[in-house]
Amino acid sequence: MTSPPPEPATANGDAHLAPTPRLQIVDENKAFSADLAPYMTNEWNLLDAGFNYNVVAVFGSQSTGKSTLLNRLFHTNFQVMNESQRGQTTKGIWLARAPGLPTLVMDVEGTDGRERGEDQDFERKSSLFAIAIAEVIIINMWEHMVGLYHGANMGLLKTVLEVNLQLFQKKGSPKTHLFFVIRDHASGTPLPALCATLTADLNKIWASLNKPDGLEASQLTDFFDVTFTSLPHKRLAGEQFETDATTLRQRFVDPNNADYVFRPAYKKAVPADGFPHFAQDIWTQINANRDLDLPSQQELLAQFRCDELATVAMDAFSAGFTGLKSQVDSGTVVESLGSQLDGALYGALKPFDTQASRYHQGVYQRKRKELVDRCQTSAMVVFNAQLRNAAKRAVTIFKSGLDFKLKSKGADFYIMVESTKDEVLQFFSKTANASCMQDSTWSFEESLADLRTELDHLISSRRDEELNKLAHAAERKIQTDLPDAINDILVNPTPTMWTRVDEVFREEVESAESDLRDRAKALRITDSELDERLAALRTASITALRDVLSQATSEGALVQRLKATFEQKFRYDDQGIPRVWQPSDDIDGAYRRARELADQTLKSFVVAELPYLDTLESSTSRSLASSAFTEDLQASVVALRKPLLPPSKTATLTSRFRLEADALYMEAKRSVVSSSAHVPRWVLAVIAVLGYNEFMSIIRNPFLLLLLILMAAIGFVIYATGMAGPAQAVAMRVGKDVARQVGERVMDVTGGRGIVGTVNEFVLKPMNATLPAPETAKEEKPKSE
Ligand SMILES: Nc1nc2c(ncn2[C@@H]2O[C@H](COP(=O)(O)OP(=O)(O)OP(=O)(O)O)[C@@H](O)[C@H]2O)c(=O)[nH]1
Repeated sequence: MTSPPPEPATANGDAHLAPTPRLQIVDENKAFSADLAPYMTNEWNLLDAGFNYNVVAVFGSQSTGKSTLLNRLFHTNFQVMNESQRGQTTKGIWLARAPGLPTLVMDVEGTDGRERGEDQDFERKSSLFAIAIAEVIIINMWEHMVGLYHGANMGLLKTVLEVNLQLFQKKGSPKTHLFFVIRDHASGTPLPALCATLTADLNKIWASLNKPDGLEASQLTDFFDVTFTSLPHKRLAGEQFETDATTLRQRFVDPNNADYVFRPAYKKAVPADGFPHFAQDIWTQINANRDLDLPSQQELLAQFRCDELATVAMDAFSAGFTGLKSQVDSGTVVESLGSQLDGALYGALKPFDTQASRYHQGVYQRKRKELVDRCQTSAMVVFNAQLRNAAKRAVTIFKSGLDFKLKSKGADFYIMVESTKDEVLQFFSKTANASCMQDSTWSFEESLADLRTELDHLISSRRDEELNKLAHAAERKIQTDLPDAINDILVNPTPTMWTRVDEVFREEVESAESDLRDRAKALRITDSELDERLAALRTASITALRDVLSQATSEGALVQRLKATFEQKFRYDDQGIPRVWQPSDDIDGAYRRARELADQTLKSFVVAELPYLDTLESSTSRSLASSAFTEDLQASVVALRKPLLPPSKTATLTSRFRLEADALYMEAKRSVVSSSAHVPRWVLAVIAVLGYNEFMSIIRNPFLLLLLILMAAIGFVIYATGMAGPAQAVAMRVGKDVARQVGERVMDVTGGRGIVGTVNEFVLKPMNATLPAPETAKEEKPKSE
């Protein structure tokens, strides 16, 4: 590349100065030149210019006279296309200093070039580079391009402005001057009309930009000043073209010109010696930026069509799994859900594949993947509902399966639980696996873990239930066995009564505890749990014992027991034979002894003497330091240690018992009196006189005589065998009964007086008058009496 020697800069350039050498700073392969810094020093003599330099670039379609314009405006020597052969002349990005001016001029490869075809990468990057580096961008276009979106490079401008905004612009960044030059302005359309069209297009582009955060409300004018001008047709109005170009040059070279384009507001604040590095950095950043890797027209078309086809496929897929969705929504676990969903997806993909595969392959594959992802995402609702249903089913199977297995005799709880759990987890995993769509990333691990947790909770509560059952069974056994065993002892109160009660109680508790211990082992009961259960069992046992004792010492029961004790002693002799009181018998002494025995019995019931309670209390306190269980047990022990018979109750019982005892005493006395009462002698004389004839008639009658001898023999046998007393007692009772019944009949007949009144009057009254009163009855008559 040959180049004339650099000229010193003048205020507004010099038409006679030779052009400076130009440098291709970015070649057509996007490589940045290493010569920029040496050119700045050696060729353009600008390295020490500080901030006193300008940068201008050109943007526009290929072969629209960009280089021609730059050469006219800045007296540069950028390569211009030969009129005879159309084609690209400027390749890559060129830079040159305007002779005599502190201005770097950038000639950029044209856009829409036939040579690059659909590859818009370079034009995007080079345009963005121009906007990022230059203070003024000359946007070059033919007049007939105005109003055309693609012809006027509006699509490209949109992309470039958008990326520029994202990469390089912040609030307060220096503005860039967009200088529109409309070429071959030969029609009658006035410049303002063309400006209005272009302004409207620009505003439309700006409104449609994706603006970064914080810049959403920004306007085009926040970052750009826009100027429009035009030039006449170069060939048709050559002279005018040259004149106008010269005039236009003044706006670029003369700082005193009213329309001078390089204003301080556009300065990038990069000193000239830093410009080479700055430019290289910007290019590197732009070259690496993926935001500029935008699709080609083919790709855009493929995207559009694939999106349309994907929407149709998506609708078809949704319709395909609607039935499955309503099934799972109603709680059904659908068999082979995954393959059914795959079938629906396959049905939807088939037409998509047929049509979309004809378009750009990269786009087709990408859109297909997106479509499959979207279908799988929408079907995931069904999958999740299926997992919920399967988990519910698994829990139901677990409950019923466990119930069934535990019914078998001798079933080990944990073996049954583990086998049932394994079965339902397998069921769930199998169902969940069969519910996954092919190539999906669906996972059911979380649901499986949730199911495990739920089953563990169920097992734990079921185990507690079983443990409660065992504990209740042990308590019930005590509550059933204890009353009989204790009552057997209490029914015959003896001095060792409480020792025996204590012994029986201990045996019952120890047997129940050992039973509970053995059976709870299968439930893998922990030591502390066992201690608590044993404490509860002991408390229940103590309460049961207390209930038995309370019942046994209730007023009615105890009076009966005292009466029985009294009667046993009073009415039966030492051999257990019922006494027939004779006048010679010591009824008072017998009464006293029987009553003393009853009193002793009563005393023995006042307090339960149970040393085993201490054992229970101390062993429970040792195993369970301090807890609700020990407190309950202690409370039950305290309750049982309280007197069974408080003084007031003892007094009441004594009174009631005395009444009963006194009645028995009176009865005994009466029986003696009735058996020993004498018939007066005159009655015997009367009987002998009046009965002489009857006696003689018996003697003379052989049948009656035989009957008399028989009766005498029976009487002798009774007397000889010592059965006289009991026979007399029986006879007396029978006689009394007969007398009572006859008396009642006589009373009926005699209208109330009858024989009983007469007998009372003349026989019993005198007899009662001769009887002594019972001692106690005399000494201490109960109040109630
Ligand atoms: N009609 C017309 N032709 C022009 C004008 N300016 C330049 N030309 C011609 O258009 C052709 C291309 O000119 P260039 O200056 O090389 O155009 P370019 O835009 O720089 O070309 P590339 O660098 O290849 O993009 C040349 O034959 C010029 O003589 C103009 O204003 N009107």
